[in-house]
Amino acid sequence: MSLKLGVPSKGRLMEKSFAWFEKRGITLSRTGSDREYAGHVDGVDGVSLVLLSAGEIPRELAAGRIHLGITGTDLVHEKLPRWEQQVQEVAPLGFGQADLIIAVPACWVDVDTLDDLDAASSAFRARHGHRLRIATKYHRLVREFLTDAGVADFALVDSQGATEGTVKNETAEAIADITSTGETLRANHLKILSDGVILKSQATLWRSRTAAYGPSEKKALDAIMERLG
Ligand SMILES: Nc1ncnc2c1ncn2[C@@H]1O[C@H](COP(=O)(O)OP(=O)(O)OP(=O)(O)O)[C@@H](O)[C@H]1O
Ligand SMILES: O=P(O)(O)OC[C@H]1O[C@H](OP(=O)(O)OP(=O)(O)O)[C@H](O)[C@@H]1O
Repeated sequence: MSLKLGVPSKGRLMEKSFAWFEKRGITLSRTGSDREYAGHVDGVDGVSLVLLSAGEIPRELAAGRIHLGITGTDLVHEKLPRWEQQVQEVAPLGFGQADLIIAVPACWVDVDTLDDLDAASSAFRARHGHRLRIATKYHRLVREFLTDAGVADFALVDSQGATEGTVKNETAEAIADITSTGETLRANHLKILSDGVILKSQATLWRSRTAAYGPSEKKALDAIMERLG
């Protein structure tokens, strides 16, 4: 049996994850054709590479199907209730930094804080007969954050991509999404609420608390940990 290391198979986290391990003397590589999700690990014995979507890595860690995995804090916190019981944070990796935020149309001059949003959402419901809609793919984190902040009259609508476009398309009045440079928000005439940062995320190496660690997996894990020093 080998220690299974889950790494994003494409997208912004893949290359940086490979480079992060390379710096520590561990070479990850994709094998086979461009489209084949097979990989190889050199520089440490007993480790196999599992290439997966960043969004699926939390579930695979929690199920114990991989021992280690790289994905963003946002995805672990969103997808795993009581994540601390299922995974352990091994190391923040210093890339993939992004903030999960709440944003409203820049032209809403009276709405700059969560309190303002609460007032606006009550007024919105009274006026339109339905709740103010917030588009997001982070349902759990957003609901928890708004409920704790005392914002009540909202409805979450699902958006799995191009979330900032939902306001212009009139399928939502506000959004909760990841931002890094802020360019997408600006381009879509949205502003972040001053107290609207839900979570600061970055790519992180996680260890599964539920996976089985036999002698060979323990040995491989120790060898990796030594490299991380
Ligand atoms: N603009 C950004 N800058 C930096 N990191 C980002 C940015 N947008 C998203 N991320 C982070 O990248 C990680 C993966 O998100 P991303 O959207 O790249 O996955 P994905 O490619 O959609 O995954 P999947 O393969 O599941 O579709 C998340 O943890 C997220 O916080
Ligand atoms: O603040 P910025 O630097 O502009 O980055 C933010 C954008 O990056 C991500 O989108 P992604 O590129 O993953 O596309 P998506 O719409 O498919 O999620 C995120 O969902 C934002 O839309």
